[in-house]
Amino acid sequence: MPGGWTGLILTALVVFLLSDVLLSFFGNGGSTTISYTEFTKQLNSGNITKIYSKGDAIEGTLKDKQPKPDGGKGDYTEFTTQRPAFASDNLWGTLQSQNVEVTARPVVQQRSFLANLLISLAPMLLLIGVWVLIARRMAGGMGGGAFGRKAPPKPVDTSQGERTTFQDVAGIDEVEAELSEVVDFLKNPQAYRRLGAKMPRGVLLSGPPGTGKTLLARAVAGEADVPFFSASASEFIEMIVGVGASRVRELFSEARKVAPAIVFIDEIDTIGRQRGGGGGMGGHDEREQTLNQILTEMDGFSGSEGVIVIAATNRAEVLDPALLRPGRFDRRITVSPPDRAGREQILKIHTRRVPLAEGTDLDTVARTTPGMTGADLANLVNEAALIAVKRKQDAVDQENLSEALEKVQLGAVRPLVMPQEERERTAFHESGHALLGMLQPGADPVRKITIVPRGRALGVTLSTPDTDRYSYTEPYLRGRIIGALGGMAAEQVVYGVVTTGAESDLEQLTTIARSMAGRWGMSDRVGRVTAVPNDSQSPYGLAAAPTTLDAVDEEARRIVAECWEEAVALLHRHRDRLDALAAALLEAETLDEDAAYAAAGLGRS
Ligand SMILES: Nc1ncnc2c1ncn2[C@@H]1O[C@H](COP(=O)(O)OP(=O)(O)OP(=O)(O)O)[C@@H](O)[C@H]1O
Ligand SMILES: [Zn+2]
Repeated sequence: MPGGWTGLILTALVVFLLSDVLLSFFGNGGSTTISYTEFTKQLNSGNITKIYSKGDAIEGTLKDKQPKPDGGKGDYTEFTTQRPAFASDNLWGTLQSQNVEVTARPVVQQRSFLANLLISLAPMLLLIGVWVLIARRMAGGMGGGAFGRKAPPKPVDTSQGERTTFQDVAGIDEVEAELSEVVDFLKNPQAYRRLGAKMPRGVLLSGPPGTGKTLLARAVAGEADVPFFSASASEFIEMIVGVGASRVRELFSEARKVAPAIVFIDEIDTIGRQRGGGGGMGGHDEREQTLNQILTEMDGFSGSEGVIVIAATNRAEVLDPALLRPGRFDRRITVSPPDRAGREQILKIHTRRVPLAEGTDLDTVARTTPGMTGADLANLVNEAALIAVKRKQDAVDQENLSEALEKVQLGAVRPLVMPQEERERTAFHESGHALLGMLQPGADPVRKITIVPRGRALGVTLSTPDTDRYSYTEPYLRGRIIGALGGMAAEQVVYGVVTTGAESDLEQLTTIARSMAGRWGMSDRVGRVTAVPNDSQSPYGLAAAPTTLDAVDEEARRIVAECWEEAVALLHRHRDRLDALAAALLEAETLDEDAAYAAAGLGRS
């Protein structure tokens, strides 16, 4: 706590400066101040046994006591006096001839003006120090209400006790891999500095609640063995404008003191929303100021200072674009709920300290918990342990786990586990996309298929080219449309009905088909003319006749219809591959490139 330190340092300083004064003051508590004339009189009469001298100040002891000067009551033997600077007497000679024992204390240094000033200010400084201490204590004790000053977040000491590392995180390996670069930088910033490499200043973790964003940030700090500062953005906001900004400033200054360090800001969306969203009652201003302060702090890093900010949000889409600019949160990492294998690993982590009965199979649990996040699974294990305790068992068994699952499902606000039908339909939908992608000659390879929901999508099929493409052939574009239709076509082929799940697929393929007909001259009917303006062009310069635009739409529809025929036909012909792929996907929930091609019984084209 800085208050403590400031107080302590001030007190030490004051005590140090005062010590001279104190010593000379208390050291002659019973002594009498006499004139230098009186001193020489006593000296010459041989009545002084010993003196201490320090500079021109002299303390001494008399052989025989004398009445106090100036009519004071009683006698004295201990005295102090001051030798005038202009005295040209042979004091040393006299002292020797009188056999006076002389002890001199060194005058370390003539005190500077500053020291003198400090000494005169010392009592006040002491008071201020104490006051600061008390104020801090009180503010901390009051939990930092609107008027109390909140103690800045303390770093979690990662060197002691239990350190969170990547060992404690499972099921999100890709995210870990991305973050390990940050760890590497924190571990040895010099290597990066030497080569002039700049590290990201901010990493934004986005993903649904309970997917382990906080855990990951902690693990990064733990892996790198650096201090971890954590704050929730909502804590910054108070009714008084300016408090948030000053808290941010304090947080960052603490972190900089012990850099390299991690600053973790949770719920960044509470202050990082797009501006102009009509904030309520002054709270808006405060939010903006706080956000600006965070951005300023981040801009202030030279990048080699070694403070890395990790922010987390459940809703990346509402964030102010200013936050995402280069030099700010320019690394964005999506944290998704785990797939089956991931869930099993997470269950393993959370049962590390829970004795499991013989024959307990965590894979079975993983299979029955699609849709659950890491936090849900941790909760599940805990519930199972509670049930086992209640039954006085010495270990948690399979039955406890399934009972716990029922219990948490019932108590959950949202459905925790994805319904099986939904999963199956999603598996066929994604398999349709993927299979048709694989079957198109010259199409981009399928890299990954997943039925783990991401954002609004129930599943994702990812295809990317091996190398950058700069132009597209007509067959390639048709292949893209066929692939995009694959999801809906698979639903049609397998279930005979389609769902609303293909909305974004249709948007995507409509853009391609329209562009083919209206921009790229791939329709004889429209001709080799531009009818649909490129987004960046003004629509006025290129306004086509309404009849031309009608033709573009009709041609786009024709192209898509042809592609639909082909998609459905291909899926019928390769129904066995479709079923095999969907089954593999239901089983594993996520398939990488090799597993996907293998499951479909296809080689990579
Ligand atoms: N991938 C994971 N591996 C292991 N444990 C996990 C994982 N994800 C979540 N957990 C468990 O769930 C707990 C809560 O996760 P955490 O608070 O990190 O989630 P979060 O994404 O930050 O959630 P929120 O958005 O609600 O803040 C963790 O402390 C951990 O016990
Ligand atoms: Zn789709």
